Amino acid sequence: MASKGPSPQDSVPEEDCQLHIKSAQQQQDFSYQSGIAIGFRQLWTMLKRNTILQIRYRRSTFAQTLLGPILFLFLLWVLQKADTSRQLQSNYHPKPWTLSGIDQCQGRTPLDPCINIMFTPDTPEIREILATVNSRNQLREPTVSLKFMNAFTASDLNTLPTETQGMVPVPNGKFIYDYTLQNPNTTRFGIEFSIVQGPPKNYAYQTWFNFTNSANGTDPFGDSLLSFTRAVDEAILLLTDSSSTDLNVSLKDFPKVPPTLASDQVVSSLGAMFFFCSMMVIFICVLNQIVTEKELHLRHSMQMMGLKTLVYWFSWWLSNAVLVLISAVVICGFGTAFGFTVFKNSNFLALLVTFFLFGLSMVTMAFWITTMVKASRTAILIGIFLFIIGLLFESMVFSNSFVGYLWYDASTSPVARYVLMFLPFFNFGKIFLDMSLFATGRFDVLTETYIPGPGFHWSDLYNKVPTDFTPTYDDARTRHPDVPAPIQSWYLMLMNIGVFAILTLYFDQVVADDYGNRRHLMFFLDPSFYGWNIRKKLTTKEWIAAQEANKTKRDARREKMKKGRIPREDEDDNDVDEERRNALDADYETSARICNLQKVFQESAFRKSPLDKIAVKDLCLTLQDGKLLALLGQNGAGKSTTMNMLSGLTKSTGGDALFYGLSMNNEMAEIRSMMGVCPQHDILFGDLTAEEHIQLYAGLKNVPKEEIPKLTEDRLKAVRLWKVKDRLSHTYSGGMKRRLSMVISTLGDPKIIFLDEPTTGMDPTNRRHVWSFIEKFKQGRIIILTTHSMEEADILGDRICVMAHGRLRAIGNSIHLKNKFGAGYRISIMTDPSTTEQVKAIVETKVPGAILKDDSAGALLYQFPPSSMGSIPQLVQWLEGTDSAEIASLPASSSEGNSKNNSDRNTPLPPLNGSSNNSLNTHANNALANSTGHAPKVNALQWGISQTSLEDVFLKLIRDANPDGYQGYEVSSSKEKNVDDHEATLRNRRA
Ligand SMILES: Nc1ncnc2c1ncn2[C@@H]1O[C@H](COP(=O)(O)OP(=O)(O)OP(=O)(O)O)[C@@H](O)[C@H]1O
Repeated sequence: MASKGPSPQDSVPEEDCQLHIKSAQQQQDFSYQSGIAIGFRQLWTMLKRNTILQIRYRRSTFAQTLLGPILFLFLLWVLQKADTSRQLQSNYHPKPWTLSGIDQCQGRTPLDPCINIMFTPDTPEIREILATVNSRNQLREPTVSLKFMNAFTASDLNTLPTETQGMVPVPNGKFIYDYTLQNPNTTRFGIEFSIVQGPPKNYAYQTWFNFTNSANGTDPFGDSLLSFTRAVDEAILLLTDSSSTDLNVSLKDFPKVPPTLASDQVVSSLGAMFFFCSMMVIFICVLNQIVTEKELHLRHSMQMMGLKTLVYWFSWWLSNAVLVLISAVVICGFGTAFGFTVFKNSNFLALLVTFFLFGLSMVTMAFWITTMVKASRTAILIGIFLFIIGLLFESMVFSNSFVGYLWYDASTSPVARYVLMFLPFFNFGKIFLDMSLFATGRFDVLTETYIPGPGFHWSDLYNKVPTDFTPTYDDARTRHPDVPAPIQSWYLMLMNIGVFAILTLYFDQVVADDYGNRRHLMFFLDPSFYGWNIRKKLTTKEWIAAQEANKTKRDARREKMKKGRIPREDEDDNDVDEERRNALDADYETSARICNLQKVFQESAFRKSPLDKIAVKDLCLTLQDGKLLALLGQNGAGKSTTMNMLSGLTKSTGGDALFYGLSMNNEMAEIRSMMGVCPQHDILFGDLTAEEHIQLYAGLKNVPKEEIPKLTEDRLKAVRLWKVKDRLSHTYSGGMKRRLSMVISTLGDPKIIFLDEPTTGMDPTNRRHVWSFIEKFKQGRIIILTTHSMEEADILGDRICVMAHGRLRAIGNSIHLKNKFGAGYRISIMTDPSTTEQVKAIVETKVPGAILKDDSAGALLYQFPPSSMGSIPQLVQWLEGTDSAEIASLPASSSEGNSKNNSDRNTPLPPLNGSSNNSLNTHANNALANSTGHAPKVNALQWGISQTSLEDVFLKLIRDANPDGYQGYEVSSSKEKNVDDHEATLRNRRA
């Protein structure tokens, strides 16, 4: 598991390791591997990655699967409770009371039969009391005549009264409670007597009464109650001797537990809205996750390592399907646990499938939206917007008139219905309503009662909702004759999934990405999209001819557009010319060739303009196995654009490259399978560890599973990240991230590697480790490296090319460039400030061509051309005050030191733990003293001599490329600095 705890420092030495790098012969031959097998391997790898990330983002995953559903169910439950109390208050007796007497009983509607008095026990004495109540009441209310009805037995709990004005004997007080509970608004009074024979005779009775009995709610204890108890008291007292009679009256409210059916209307009517909300949590998380991955270029990075588009989407879809399934199970399980009738009374599997399909269709819809959005903030805003729209929609779906309008109304335009069918929440709303009608029942406004439903069974999926179950709406409308069965909503949600999946894949191709890449709108008509390469495979000769023909056309077009006002460009350097000739010579043996590569960034997306930025212009290069090509150039020279084109990140606007016979323009998928890229900016998953990164990218590269542990150890040790392999990458320092990016680019032992400024931000020790790693790795591979470090180019580059303004300015190995463009030698002299002027005069006399480049606080820097080399011994002799024979060897040995080694590279790779080998030997004086065994008489405190450095060559070439000076130098982007800055930095470093 990853930990963020204290960890070894970046610079802690790792144990020595042996790099196990496959030789060129051992390398995997990706081209012969089955695409399907690689696809499955990548899918498995991506699923593992998604699962790790979902576990790491546990708060978000928890919110999507558990918290969201449970929270919304809980809110629904609270609403249900609130509705319950509303139901209680509405359970009133509709007829107002008078003080005069007991009036007629009345059910919920005036016509409903009802019981006026329910009494127990059924004894002659009590019947007599009640008969007296009746006869005396008729004096006050002549129209009310109470009759004794047939007694209810214990089994009559569900028997509704058939007549009005009845007095019904019942078995006991509990019966009164249960009956009034189950049949609210059927009984006016309940009375339970318990008579204790005296003397004094005790008449105790308990009266049940509806305290919320007034239509206007102003009668909490009730005038009616007063009338009734007074009437009963009167009757008792009339029958007995009042002096020996005790009266004991207690009052009780009718039970107020709400009728279950009524309360569940809340779930039926608001449920879809709440379940929509819970699915929207997943929806917004999906939007955010995928767009963030795009925004951070993580997806690009995986695609550059060979990830297939289909695998990418399918892996996310499967991972989210699991979340949706968990969420659906939680909703159904907790819905049942909360006691909602629609859950208890429906087939569990049917409910589960409904929620699952709804969730999946929403996830697929989110995928589609992500293809059109580039910033995660926009994605979240869109998510919230859709959330509100959906919420309004669901609330309307469940307003009866809207549903009636959409589904049950014959006058609804079928077009409206067809359009709405493309919205998952519409289809979900419809089926959930159907289920509610079946499972819960409905409220009948005519009778003002709830009619229970038969339950929703699996077979009901195929049954149309019965006509008398349809929600009531404006009666003036006629019912649509063909309201579809619930199963149709499943089909529609499946259709939604399919349609959104296709739209996702289509939009993903045709909407331009951050690098401006997009396919033609009709790309699916191109057979190559399906992997059928019907284009004739060109021979190298034909391919070169095609590139040349294209260039001619391009130039003609450009000339026409600029109306012949194309400024004359400098002559190419002869090495550059030769490189071009080699690249265009089919017989020239090379592993890869780049021909007339061009990239124009258009000002306008719709038309070409003279202001279009030519980032790379007609680049021609050859690349050899086992040779590293270092690309140098000032900011904005076109290095990264070149790398991006070659790695397939950006489409070229002209030219092509052939890697091992595969065309960059037409066979990028194959090239990618043998390519590794270390981009300029680290593209890492902040919540994955170094080890997990290696496992992910090795999986995408189809490295055999059994090799991955060893590979991980080897590579991480090589760049000294092994000890921090379990730390999340967002806790890494800049240099550590860079090293991890470097290692990732070498996974799968690619034949072609692009390293864009791989050591930026690394400390000198780690930089040397990385250099050593690259040096060991380059055998049998093509490596192109861009850098701003001259030292790096000098050490690693078998060939170095310098670019300026998108053009190649010079190419060759370090020695060749120094000899060709170098300004000779440099000598630095540290003097006593009091003798500086004297030293200057002597130097200028002894070395006639010497140019003073720097003079500060006694530190002199002279440059002199190779032609002045002969005067150096004399100068050194003077500086040292030693005999000339001894001294004469010094510059030569110094320069030899710099130029030892083979013809490809003049500077040896320094030892891993060595310090920087600066060619400017400022300690030569001391060295000489040691070698001669005596302390010489010196005219300078210190001095050193060196050949012109690569920096000087670079600066010269850049200066030549900007003959008007740097003032007019075009700064094309904010990140760019001009050459002056660069030179100043170099000067500071030297100082
Ligand atoms: N997407 C783009 N749209 C327009 N112009 C671009 C775009 N990307 C790069 N450019 C321009 O293309 C030129 C080459 O840019 P590129 O990034 O290749 O330079 P570079 O040599 O890699 O510089 P650096 O050393 O700063 O990374 C620059 O002038 C830059 O402004």
